[in-house]
Amino acid sequence: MKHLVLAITSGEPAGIGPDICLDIPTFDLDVRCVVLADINMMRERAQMLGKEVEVIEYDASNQRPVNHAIEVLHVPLPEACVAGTLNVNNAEYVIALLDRAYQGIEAGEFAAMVTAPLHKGMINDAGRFFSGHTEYLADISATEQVVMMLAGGGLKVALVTTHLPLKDVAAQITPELLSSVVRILNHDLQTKFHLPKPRILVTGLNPHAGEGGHLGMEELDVIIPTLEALRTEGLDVKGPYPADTVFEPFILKHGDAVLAMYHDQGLPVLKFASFGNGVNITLGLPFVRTSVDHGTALDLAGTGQALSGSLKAAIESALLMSNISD
Ligand SMILES: NC(=O)C1=CN([C@@H]2O[C@H](COP(=O)(O)OP(=O)(O)OC[C@H]3O[C@@H](n4cnc5c(N)ncnc54)[C@H](O)[C@@H]3O)[C@@H](O)[C@H]2O)C=CC1
Ligand SMILES: NCC(=O)COP(=O)(O)O
Repeated sequence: MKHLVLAITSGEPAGIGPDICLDIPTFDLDVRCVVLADINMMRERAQMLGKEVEVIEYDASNQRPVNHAIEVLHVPLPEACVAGTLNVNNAEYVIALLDRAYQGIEAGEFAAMVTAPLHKGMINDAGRFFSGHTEYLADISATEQVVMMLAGGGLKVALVTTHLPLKDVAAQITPELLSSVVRILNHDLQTKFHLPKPRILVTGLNPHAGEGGHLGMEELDVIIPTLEALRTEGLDVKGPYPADTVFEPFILKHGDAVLAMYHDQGLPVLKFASFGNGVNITLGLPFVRTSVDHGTALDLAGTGQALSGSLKAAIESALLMSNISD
């Protein structure tokens, strides 16, 4: 197996991203992980948490993996960070971590990107429109369409729409978007998950999948005809299923992944099944990007109570997918 280097962005410095990154040497993984962060902040956080891990500066010219220490690619913080307290003056730092990781991917320095959580609200409060890693990475890599999929607890749940107000969801669900998302999901389940003929279970948008048009028209007008057209192309798409029953085992057993129409239709079930060990994967990007399934948990930053299982799972998934696409 080729020795790969993964870029791990530590995310919002006031959140638990730095805390969980400090656990990386305990994961015992056969991959070199480079954490993008302010090295002084990482050392302070290690001290605060009483972790005796060595934090050393990443040296790109060193080809040998460094064991039992955290390798940090130093990106300086504009202002000192207080664990648990957001500071808008550090918003550009959070973006700089992503930009540097992406540069490294483009240059072949890193095989994949794994992201610790950032705070979307804080970046917007700093005056920069930002809806999430998923959209930002699509944007900087000039990728027209990506798909958010979370995996964990035996489930794979992908979303047609991602970070937008609920009132805007229905208008976003068009035949073009739905077909494009299904095609990306189908393709990446084949290429990254060894599923030669993926079976995709698609939810409706409305209660009871629209109840024959009495509880909403999106199923009749958009979802049903689009799925029919996709079936004629040979894709195994079933539905639309009422979202409240699609996650029952007797339906789930007929699919490899569920495609939900919006964020809070699919993710609560996934997180109930796997919180703390799930992985968020961006499908459709020209590189591998995985992430934790949780947010910044400001209440836990610097306390030692943040669990790092999801970061471990995200690194393992990135490694697996990088080896497949090698
Ligand atoms: N990948 C990312 O960058 C993500 C970022 N977020 C962002 O995080 C911020 C906070 O979001 P919330 O909805 O409050 O969700 P959250 O996941 O940060 O917190 C929800 C609850 O789970 C707990 N929790 C979260 N992670 C944990 C861990 N690793 N170990 C133990 N307990 C944990 C928290 O203490 C809190 O009680 C928001 O700005 C949101 O947009 C949310 C999800 C993913
Ligand atoms: N619920 C997932 C989430 O909010 C993280 O999204 P992203 O930052 O990975 O796009």
